[in-house]
Amino acid sequence: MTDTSVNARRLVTTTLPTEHGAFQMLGYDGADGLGHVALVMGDLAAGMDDLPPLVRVHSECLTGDALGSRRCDCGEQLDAALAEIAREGRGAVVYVRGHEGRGIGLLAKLNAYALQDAGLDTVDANLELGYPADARDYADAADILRDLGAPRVRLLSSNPDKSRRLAELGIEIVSRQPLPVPDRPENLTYLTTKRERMGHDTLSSPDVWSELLAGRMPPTAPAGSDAVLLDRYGPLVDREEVAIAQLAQSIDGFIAARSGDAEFVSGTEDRTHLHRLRALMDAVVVGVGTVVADDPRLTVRAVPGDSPTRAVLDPTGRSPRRSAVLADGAAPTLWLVGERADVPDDVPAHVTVLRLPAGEDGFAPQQVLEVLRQHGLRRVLVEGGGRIVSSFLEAGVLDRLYLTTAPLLIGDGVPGIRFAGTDRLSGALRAPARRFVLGEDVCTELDLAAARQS
Ligand SMILES: Nc1nc2c(ncn2[C@@H]2O[C@H](COP(=O)(O)OP(=O)(O)OP(=O)(O)O)[C@@H](O)[C@H]2O)c(=O)[nH]1
Ligand SMILES: [Zn+2]
Repeated sequence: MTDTSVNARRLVTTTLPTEHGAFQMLGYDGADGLGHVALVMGDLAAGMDDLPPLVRVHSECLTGDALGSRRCDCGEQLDAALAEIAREGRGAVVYVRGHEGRGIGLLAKLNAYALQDAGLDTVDANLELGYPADARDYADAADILRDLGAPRVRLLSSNPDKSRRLAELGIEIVSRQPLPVPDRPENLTYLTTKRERMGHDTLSSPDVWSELLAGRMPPTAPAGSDAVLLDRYGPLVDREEVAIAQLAQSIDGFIAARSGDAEFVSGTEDRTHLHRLRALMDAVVVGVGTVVADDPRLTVRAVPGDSPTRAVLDPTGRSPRRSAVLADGAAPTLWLVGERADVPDDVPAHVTVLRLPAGEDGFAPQQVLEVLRQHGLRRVLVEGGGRIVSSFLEAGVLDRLYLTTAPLLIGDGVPGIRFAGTDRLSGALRAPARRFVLGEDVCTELDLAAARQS
């Protein structure tokens, strides 16, 4: 145990580039002669009115931090803390050496692990070995925070005792928030014991998908599959107006065989991805060819979320009256037909007929988007088929294209993306790209808006 009157002194300042960006790294001596480290981003000692910085006081854990152990959640918490701080652009991790094994040391912790292998919980194992349940001393950490100009902090921790102890040492804990780290099957007993016997909070991580559906970015950095959702769909959130397209085609560029058979070009993960895109948009656009060939419902079924309004581009009004979009009422349908198209007067209540001028190639994409905007539909997914997606692409009105390629060669059939193109590759459409592996398929996301800007 350390004496709280001992000061940890700053001895060295350098930098540490990390996966989460570059941090200033400060080295401190400590009461036990062990060095501590502070990783700092931004100006912690900003003006009085400013929000106090996010701070993680992290207890050394060789097994979790360095070896990737799943017995505890230390490594993931450290990573999540750096990510959270990088996201705000301001904050610090104080990495406290000498805290190994809640202050009992590495070998004692391993002995405690051995007792836990035999059935004791993490608290009783310490007690059995003659140690307190928690032997950590936070005096050095408090000294370091004062030295950093951060006597007031927003603490990243699930441990109310850590917060109390720092407060006793003069650090003002303005708020305390748990880090979003998932429970693992291997550490569930450990986490449950911490919650039941050591008063740690149960993390109620925000439901990232609900947040995205509501048009919000989650307040804290999620982990695991939630992080994937945020990474993949975050760019679509918080945009009042956005036009995207998606298409699934064989690796040789066809969306269906010669007969029009398009059943299952891509797999279930791509279908889920498509339903997520639908759920995030106000309207989904398809051409009449797709309605005739596939009779899609265009609703959201694979994930939670509301179905978008369905917009059918049908210059001659040839959509079958019994097609799902015209008959099923599962979502509103805008039936966009040419000025002289022959459509019945008695359409079902969920269908609105809109007439607009059509050229030889059908409706102009800009005009379609304008009509949708007039109906309050500003977030639009163009879903098929190949000709419609290609025409929107060629018109330069798409912000993003999600093109999924499935490992299948059709040889000949209904083409996917096709447009006039250029004679030389230098004129080809290039855009910043990301790739998502969706089961056997690969989805390539092209940021067309970024390509237009550059
Ligand atoms: N003695 C002992 N120490 C452990 C055990 N598992 C993890 N530790 C140590 O516990 C420390 C981390 O403490 P935790 O209780 O997991 O978390 P915390 O720091 O109190 O709380 P958070 O701020 O929410 O992370 C690290 O130093 C680990 O080495 C264990 O089973 N026995
Ligand atoms: Zn640990």
